[in-house]
Amino acid sequence: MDRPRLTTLLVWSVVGTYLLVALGATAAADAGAAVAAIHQVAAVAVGALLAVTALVAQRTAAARGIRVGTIAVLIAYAGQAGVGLAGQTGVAPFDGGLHLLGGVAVFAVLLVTLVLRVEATATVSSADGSLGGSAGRASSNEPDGTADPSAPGGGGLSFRDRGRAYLELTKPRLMWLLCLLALAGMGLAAVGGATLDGVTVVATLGGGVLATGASGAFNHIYERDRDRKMRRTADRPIATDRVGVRRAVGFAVALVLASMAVMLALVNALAAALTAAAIVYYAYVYTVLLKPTTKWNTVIGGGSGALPALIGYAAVTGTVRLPAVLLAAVVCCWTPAHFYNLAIAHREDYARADYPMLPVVAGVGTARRRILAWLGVTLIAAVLLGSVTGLGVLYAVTTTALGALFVRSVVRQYDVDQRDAGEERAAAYRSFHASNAYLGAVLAAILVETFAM
Ligand code: HEM
Ligand SMILES: CC(C)=CCC/C(C)=C/CC/C(C)=C/COP(=O)(O)OP(=O)(O)O
Repeated sequence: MDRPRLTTLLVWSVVGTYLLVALGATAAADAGAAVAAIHQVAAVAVGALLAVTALVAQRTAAARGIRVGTIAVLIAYAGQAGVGLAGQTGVAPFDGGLHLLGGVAVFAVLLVTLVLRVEATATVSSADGSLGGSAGRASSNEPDGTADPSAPGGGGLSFRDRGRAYLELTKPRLMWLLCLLALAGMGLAAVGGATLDGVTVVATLGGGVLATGASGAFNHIYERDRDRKMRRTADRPIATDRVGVRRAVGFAVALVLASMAVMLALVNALAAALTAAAIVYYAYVYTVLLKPTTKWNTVIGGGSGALPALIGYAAVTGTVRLPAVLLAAVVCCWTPAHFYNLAIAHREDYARADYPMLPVVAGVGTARRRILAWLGVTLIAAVLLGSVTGLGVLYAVTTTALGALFVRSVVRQYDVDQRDAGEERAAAYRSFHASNAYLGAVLAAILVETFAM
């Protein structure tokens, strides 16, 4: 009976501490007395919460690491309060950097303690081991929806179906978030004093969409054989021969040229160069070099998806500075927390196609731990971004609220019956959607704060 209660207390402790750090680093630094007062009231409430959590941890005889963790947090928190109070009462000059560092340390120790806790209480996993090279091989290599041999290259398709097949090649579903990211990059540039004009905004988004489409098409071309082996991807346009390889290459090259023409003619050379780099990064470095060869593919490959932050910023300013780099860093850290959920849900698929995705080679347990770790790093990076760029309360509250939903969804992955593949997959998908909601909401908050306030 006590087990779920301690987990809940730890989740709230993580969230409460993060709220304090986020408010302190972004809003309280330069906002008025009201925010400072909220920070102090919240600090007392979170202090009480941490004390109750430590008490419950001792009394329920939780594992040693959990008991030590909650006590260490309490001691560090007292130090934090000391730094804050000393500054406020004038006993010693307030050291904001130290206070932020202390807050981050408390948050990190709490997160590690939460990981220990959920791992200790998870229902026994039957699927925790790695799947190895080609485990989970399907009984058939020819899943539903395979090619109609009478229509190679999509010869027999209606105009509409052919249009849909080419659209699918561009991976349209992920574009909204990449566009939001480029817009947020532009917003940070605007807040730094640059002026925006409509042509730059529209051309950057247009050039970005064309480039993303090109990258997606190259990815489909290169992966067609492995796509056929995976249930999730077997119905893709090239895998099913609805689009022939040569035509797809022509389409991708045309998109690259169109993208470069738009960026060079209507934006600027740096933004165009970064867009070209993003295409090469995703279509070659990630797809060809990393994805089939190393379990670090997601961590290193994530850089490609972060580049739109730099592209948006460079489009407006003609240069790349710290705010853009920090925004890109948030996305880099977020990517493993985003994708490992799908990799868990589809790990048998990935094993069948011989992709060394983390849950395939290191097991689901390791992947879940990495999700929480990368999520923690993402949240810290988001605080740094807010603090350096002077974002405010809306941003702080958004990263906390959506971050809390994301953390909770991952914790819930440990609660479902691990022997039920369907439930386990549904839980992983909920975290995947929470990851998209988190990044989407944080980027929207940046947009509101930089454009509308
Ligand atoms: C190595 C990096 C990444 C990998 C391996 C990855 C993987 C994936 C995969 C496999 C899907 C398809 C999910 C499905 O089956 O429906 C997906 C969807 C998506 N990804 Fe990622 N992703 C990465 C980075 C990014 C980045 C950087 C962004 C945006 C900034 C992003 C945004 C999205 C969005 C918006 C969707 C669609 C969600 C939906 O359909 O509801 N991804 N990702
Ligand atoms: C501006 C610009 C050119 C950006 C391009 C970068 C880009 C598209 C990043 C997103 C990365 C992504 C969605 C990977 C999908 O993984 P996957 O290919 O492993 O997924 P799959 O299993 O569905 O093929």
